Amino acid sequence: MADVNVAPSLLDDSIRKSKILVVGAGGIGCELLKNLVLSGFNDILVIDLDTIDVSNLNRQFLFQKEHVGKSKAVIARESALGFNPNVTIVAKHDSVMNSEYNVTFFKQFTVVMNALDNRAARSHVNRMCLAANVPLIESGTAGYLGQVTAIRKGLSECYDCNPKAGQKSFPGCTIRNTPSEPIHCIVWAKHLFNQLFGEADPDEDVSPDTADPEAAGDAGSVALQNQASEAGNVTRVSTRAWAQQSEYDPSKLFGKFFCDDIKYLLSMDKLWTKRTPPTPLSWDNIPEEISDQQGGLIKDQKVWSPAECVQAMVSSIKILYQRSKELNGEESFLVWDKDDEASMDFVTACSNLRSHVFSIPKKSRFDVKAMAGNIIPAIATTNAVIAGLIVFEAFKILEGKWEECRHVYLNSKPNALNKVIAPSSLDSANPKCYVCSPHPEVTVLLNVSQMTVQSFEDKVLRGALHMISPDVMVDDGKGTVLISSEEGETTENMSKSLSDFNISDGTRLRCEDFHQEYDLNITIIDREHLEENREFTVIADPSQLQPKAAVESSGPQPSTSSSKPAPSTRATESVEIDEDLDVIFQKGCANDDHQQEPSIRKRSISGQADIGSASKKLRLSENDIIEL
Ligand SMILES: Nc1ncnc2c1ncn2[C@@H]1O[C@H](COP(=O)(O)OP(=O)(O)OP(=O)(O)O)[C@@H](O)[C@H]1O
Ligand SMILES: [Zn+2]
Repeated sequence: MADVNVAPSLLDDSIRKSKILVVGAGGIGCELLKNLVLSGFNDILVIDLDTIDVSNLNRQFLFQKEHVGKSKAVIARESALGFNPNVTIVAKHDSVMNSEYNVTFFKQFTVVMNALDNRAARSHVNRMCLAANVPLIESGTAGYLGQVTAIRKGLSECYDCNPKAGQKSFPGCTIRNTPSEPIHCIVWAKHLFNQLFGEADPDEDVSPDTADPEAAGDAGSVALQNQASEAGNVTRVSTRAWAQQSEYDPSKLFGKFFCDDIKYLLSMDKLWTKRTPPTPLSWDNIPEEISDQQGGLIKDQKVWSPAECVQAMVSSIKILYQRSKELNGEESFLVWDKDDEASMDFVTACSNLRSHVFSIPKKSRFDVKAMAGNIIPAIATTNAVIAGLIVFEAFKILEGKWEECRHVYLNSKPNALNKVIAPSSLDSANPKCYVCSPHPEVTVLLNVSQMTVQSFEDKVLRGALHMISPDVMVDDGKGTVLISSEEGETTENMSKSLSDFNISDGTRLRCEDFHQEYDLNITIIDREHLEENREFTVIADPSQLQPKAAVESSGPQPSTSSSKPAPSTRATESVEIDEDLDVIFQKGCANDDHQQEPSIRKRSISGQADIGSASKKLRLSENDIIEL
């Protein structure tokens, strides 16, 4: 194919001389690589850890059917060379987080372009680019929404300047006692799958919760006197063992989950003073109501009647029970998979039966799959627009026109200026950013006698703070080493709790990540209980810290008011970040679903009215992502 050069001629030279790192050769990465090659860039390194899956072929057009199973980076390189064989593209089938890609490696590039799908890798590349002082263009898409932004040390905010919201999660008692939306029932059905066939997690109990603060007082005594209480108590011990006793007899399972447990819930009468009480179902009298408007719909689009749900429940239990009996020693449980027919049938059937019991609208199998699998479709055109915008930002950087760089949003509907592509001037760095400020600090709330050193490393340092190989010293004047990145040096510390190292309320820890060239001071705040039963909370800006009493008084109860994430970076043991959805989008657009949210307008450098970002950004996950 002919070499097509769309860049302004003055740029030609700097484009030719530039060396570009493309991180990720997926949806955005493939489009980007093609754009770069066709724009005259001729020295590119592309890195991706993954191999090509058949599901990538509909939009990652550098890949064909015969490439399935092969390295994305290698094939992306080969296909992109087809556009222009005269360019140099180096392909690495590897994770960008591996230690060989150190700061020296990053320093060789003129611009780094992220085309990633997860926060850990984004956050890591952000740190590497800050340490190497190389400009980074960050991007993301989710369905029709997308964003591109330029990041440069000292000149803009970094990827971590604005803490990201975790996924939406639901209080346990809503799931177990008082569901009010289809998603509550879907989450419950997934938990039920795990209790019966998967890796049982006590936090995913599906039985009525007598500790529900709303029912406090009489819940235990009244409910326990109830005829249904026996089943409730027995099965609380081990739902799976109980199910095995009856060889997963569907009528027994049905009787417990859709009749006995519901009667038990009804006995917690305080729960129903302001809510519609649930109606237990009877195995011998299952409603057959069929909606009359489902004529032309295919199976997955139809909303099943309760009787159809029972049929699907019976047949899926049979298959899943058989499978679980065939498990060998190593795999002792089944793993729920949205693409597995029996698993999906089970969750569709059980969630809809529960919805029926609680008078909640039922959902089609298709909808349940999307909600249970956290699926937002990847859209080829969104990726293409975003990849084009990345190259435009690169042109500005190469021309040295940093002040013209923008945070660009792709919206699903036109904004007040009738545009779907909306640029916003770059914000300056957050002076309290726990990554790019001169003296990064965070406060971590946790229970020092319960948190082990291992959990602290895995969940707090690596999980929430995205460190790669942390070294941690207790600031106790003795230089106690809590965690060493040298293998084996602190192994014996791992099973101990933080309090075993005299870490208490107010203790400071000095953390260092040699690989990321990142130093961080952590102040520990000892809290017996954290809101929403979190195992820990990371607060990036200590001025946001609530007084001890305020947090503790909220105890293990669900929080209603303080679930807003900013400005703290909150993480819980159970946060399962949907990696594809790391997108910030603009609020306050005309015709936008979020129009009711206040938007503050400001003038950008170019004189165009646009919407300020930091306080007006809404993580997509706040609204649309569900924690399962
Ligand atoms: N640490 C990492 N190092 C290198 N590449 C990474 C890393 N983390 C993620 N990636 C790559 O980033 C790409 C992101 O692309 P995309 O969002 O299209 O995901 P996908 O896996 O191709 O598609 P989908 O998730 O929708 O099936 C993926 O190819 C993924 O392998
Ligand atoms: Zn920052």
